[in-house]
Amino acid sequence: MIAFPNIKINLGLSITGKRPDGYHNLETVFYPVALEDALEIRTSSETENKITLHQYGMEIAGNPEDNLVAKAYSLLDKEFHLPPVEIHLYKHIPSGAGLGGGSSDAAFMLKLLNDHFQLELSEEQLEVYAATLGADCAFFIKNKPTYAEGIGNLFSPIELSLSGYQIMIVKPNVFVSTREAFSNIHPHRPEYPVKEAILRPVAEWKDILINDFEASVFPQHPVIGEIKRKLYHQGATYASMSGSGSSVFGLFAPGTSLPETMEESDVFCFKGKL
Ligand SMILES: C[C@](O)(CO)[C@H](O)COP(=O)(O)OP(=O)(O)OC[C@H]1O[C@@H](n2ccc(N)nc2=O)[C@H](O)[C@@H]1O
Ligand SMILES: Nc1ncnc2c1ncn2[C@@H]1O[C@H](COP(=O)(O)OP(=O)(O)OP(=O)(O)O)[C@@H](O)[C@H]1O
Repeated sequence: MIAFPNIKINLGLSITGKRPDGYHNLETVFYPVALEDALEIRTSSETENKITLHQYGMEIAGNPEDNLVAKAYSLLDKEFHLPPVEIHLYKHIPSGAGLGGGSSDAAFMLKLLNDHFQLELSEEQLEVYAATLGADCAFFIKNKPTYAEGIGNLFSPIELSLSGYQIMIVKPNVFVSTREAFSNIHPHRPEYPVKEAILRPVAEWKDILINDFEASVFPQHPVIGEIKRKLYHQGATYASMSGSGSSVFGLFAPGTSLPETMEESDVFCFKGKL
């Protein structure tokens, strides 16, 4: 059984407060975009190891047993005593990009295991498991435009379609640690709440839909801010860093042409349609 875990972008991201447990309350809109990994599972005849993980494509830092797909398997294995599986993971989504690639793999792994082994878990139950694997992991269960608050885990579906818009995502070869990015933030209430800004036309978002991480991440990594500036220069209706970086996306109005590429070498670049 095969699935194609996709990314999310953050449309606006306000960090509104720090909690006693060290995590931060935030407000954001998650929007799914079809930049995808490929993830396949098969029941394995292996008796010694419960998981055999084969990885292809872009490298991921860390040990295979720390891979979030392995953690997702262990989570359900504890409860359902699953048969051994062979996993094939083709990484196309860059890591440390603020695109939620690892979280998406984990959420799709839960969905695949649920289907393959007929565990009969509801979407709501899958979301509860997913939330234990990463702050934004549960989003990928329903995988629809969502307003998120709390630590990024309290969801309300929203009616938002960017259908027809084109997207360009650029990620420089810079790694931003999510934990470190949060530690450099001074939480505050936004002037224009994300929930209201998102209701305005996309052409107005430039001035009202803010990602709070940009103010702390751009000075440390000027190349990221430079990419955002270039996306606007090249005609984006709206451009923003996603999550805690380091990728930046530009939304281009239907019928306009996307820029060829970024001049910098050593950048990851994705172009697609929403
Ligand atoms: C910034 C976002 O990309 C927005 O979509 C996500 O909230 C990040 O989600 P994520 O990568 O799944 O984050 P996790 O792996 O759960 O957390 C990494 C680290 O970020 C910090 N963290 C994360 C989420 C949150 N609401 N407050 C935090 O302070 C914590 O120090 C945590 O140890
Ligand atoms: N399947 C996986 N794919 C990518 N990274 C993984 C995976 N499993 C574990 N990781 C670890 O998670 C770290 C963060 O990866 P991820 O792609 O989720 O980052 P991100 O794009 O910054 O996500 P987010 O928006 O959730 O902060 C990686 O550095 C890697 O060590």
